[in-house]
Amino acid sequence: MWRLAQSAVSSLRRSRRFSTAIPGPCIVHKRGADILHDPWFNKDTGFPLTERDRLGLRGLLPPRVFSFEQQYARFMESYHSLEKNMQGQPGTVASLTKWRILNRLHDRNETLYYRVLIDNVKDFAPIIYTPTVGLVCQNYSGLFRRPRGMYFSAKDKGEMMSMIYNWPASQVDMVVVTDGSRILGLGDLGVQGIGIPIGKLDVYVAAAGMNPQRILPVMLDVGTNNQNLLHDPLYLGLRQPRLEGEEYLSIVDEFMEAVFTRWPKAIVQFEDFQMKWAFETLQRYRRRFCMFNDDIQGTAGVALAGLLGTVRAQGRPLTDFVKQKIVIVGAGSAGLGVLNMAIQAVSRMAKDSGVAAKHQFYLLDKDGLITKERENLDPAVAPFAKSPGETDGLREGASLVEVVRKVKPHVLLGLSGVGGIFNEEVLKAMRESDCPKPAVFAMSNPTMNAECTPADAFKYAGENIVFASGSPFENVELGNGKVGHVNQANNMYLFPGIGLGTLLSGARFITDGMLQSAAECLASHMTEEEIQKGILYPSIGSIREITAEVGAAVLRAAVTEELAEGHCDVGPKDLSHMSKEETVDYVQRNMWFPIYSPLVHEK
Ligand SMILES: NC(=O)C1=CN([C@@H]2O[C@H](COP(=O)(O)OP(=O)(O)OC[C@H]3O[C@@H](n4cnc5c(N)ncnc54)[C@H](O)[C@@H]3O)[C@@H](O)[C@H]2O)C=CC1
Ligand SMILES: CC(=O)C(=O)O
Ligand SMILES: [Mg+2]
Repeated sequence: MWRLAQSAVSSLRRSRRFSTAIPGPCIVHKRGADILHDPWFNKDTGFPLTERDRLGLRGLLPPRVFSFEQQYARFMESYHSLEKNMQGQPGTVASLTKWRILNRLHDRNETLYYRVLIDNVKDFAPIIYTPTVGLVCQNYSGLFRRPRGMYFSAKDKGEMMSMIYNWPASQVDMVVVTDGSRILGLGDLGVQGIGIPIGKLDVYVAAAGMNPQRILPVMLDVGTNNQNLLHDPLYLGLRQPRLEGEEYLSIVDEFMEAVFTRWPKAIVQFEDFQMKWAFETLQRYRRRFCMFNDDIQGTAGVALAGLLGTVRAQGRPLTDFVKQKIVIVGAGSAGLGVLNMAIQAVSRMAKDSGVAAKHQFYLLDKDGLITKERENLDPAVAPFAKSPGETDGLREGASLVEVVRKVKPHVLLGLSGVGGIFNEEVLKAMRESDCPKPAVFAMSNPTMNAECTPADAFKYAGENIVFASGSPFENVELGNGKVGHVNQANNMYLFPGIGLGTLLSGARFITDGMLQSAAECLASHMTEEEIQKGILYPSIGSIREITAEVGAAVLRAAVTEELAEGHCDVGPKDLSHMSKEETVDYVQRNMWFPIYSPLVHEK
């Protein structure tokens, strides 16, 4: 049960000696019940007698003192017994119950919460992240008990600069912000989308060792166009249609100014904005502030790593990526982000301008194949639309199955948000692929929105395919001891390292070069043996290790681009003198790890 005891001790030694993320012995100014009600300081039954005496806690707790290990074991035992009792219940009921028990611990004792999360990240990620976080957002107004993060609404215009000082922490490193307009594949969930920044930042703490005292989930509530929510008496957000145009942008501008005025070194991650605002805000801010859009840029890197892994899995040299025919279904923020980065990679490999590189990609949206003949072509999509001579005879708006039959792609990649559109007919058409080992990436979230299940993919497209989904699925038993491996192609493999590497580099911007390094690091992580088994990404269980490597890659790219200004007492020169291994070591030493800090000075 107490699996990480040894590594925890050495990690504690490391972090005490070197970490800039953990201050020395933490002395609390609160007393008595106020400490018990502060999840950051609370140790529950773990307060030693000296602290009980000196902090006015005597009599406020049962007399027995439990060790951290005993508290951990007690929590896990009650979690597992709850899991057992939930057997036979509908999946959604069981998932929400698990989320509630974890959330209660989060609200009560952050140190214990993050420790169980880190040690059991593979089991708990599906609860605090996709898919359960989607269900939580859908039901957030009903589930709401205590606030977490900050809420800036359209009614706060002109007030944000002072509001930002209401946040109790003096330093914030990482902000994740949403306007709730495109939550996973679930659409506009208004203020209820706050669950996404909370879940993403939990992953930041678990995977990147971001200090939870220095993270900030944010909801920009500019209204909602979701009629069900507007008519829901429990709905917690503004009951008005979404702001548009300049009115909308002025809210986001004011928020960004407020954040960077109070915390000039913060990093802001934009998450789950509808496409038009995702692109607009990225262009507007990326050269002014340290920010990135995870759906556009994080997803692109993870997908590119998977696409390069697919080429290796096919037993071909990486440079053959330039010959892969790839059908992308979904021309939104995620699909266009992937396409853009993949074209850049092809251009680099083929050393061309990118014009020719576009030929091998086919892009579809809800109206089918996108060509230059489309009326009212979205300007964001236009650069990727096929010219008349490039369509292999396919018409504007050709259906997915028509495209797959005609193109015989090496890869079919879905970022449409539409569950099941890789149906039996489409998957069977993939059997005629020009490649004996084609890939199916059903990347939409949450589970119900995946373009297909892995069981269907292996059944209809063939047992030799490479498969990836955005949300977690079990591997598929193919019979005769064979297993169809399911990869989780989710931006969680990259965004924590992008944030951490940027923070430790002290860079004021996040460049394409830094993002490309992150993707290349992930792509090169897997061994040949793993790749041959169709395993494209590391296990979620080792996400802390891969995040340290990605963080180091991002940091080194910032150094190369002369953007690194250093972090705390480590200056740009120190960073530039570090070898690759020393950079990984430096990153690891700066990852926060949950342990109880003494709350009083030892006499
Ligand atoms: N696995 C991962 O790491 C990530 C997954 N996603 C998922 O990708 C999905 C899309 O996200 P965004 O691009 O931000 O959404 P978006 O709303 O910007 O774009 C969706 C696109 O899908 C197209 N579409 C809708 N119905 C379609 C159909 N029947 N056939 C073909 N295309 C169709 C739309 O026309 C649009 O172009 C969501 O489910 C999201 O959860 C997004 C980011 C990361
Ligand atoms: C994973 C993610 O960022 C999304 O589905 O939007
Ligand atoms: Mg997202």
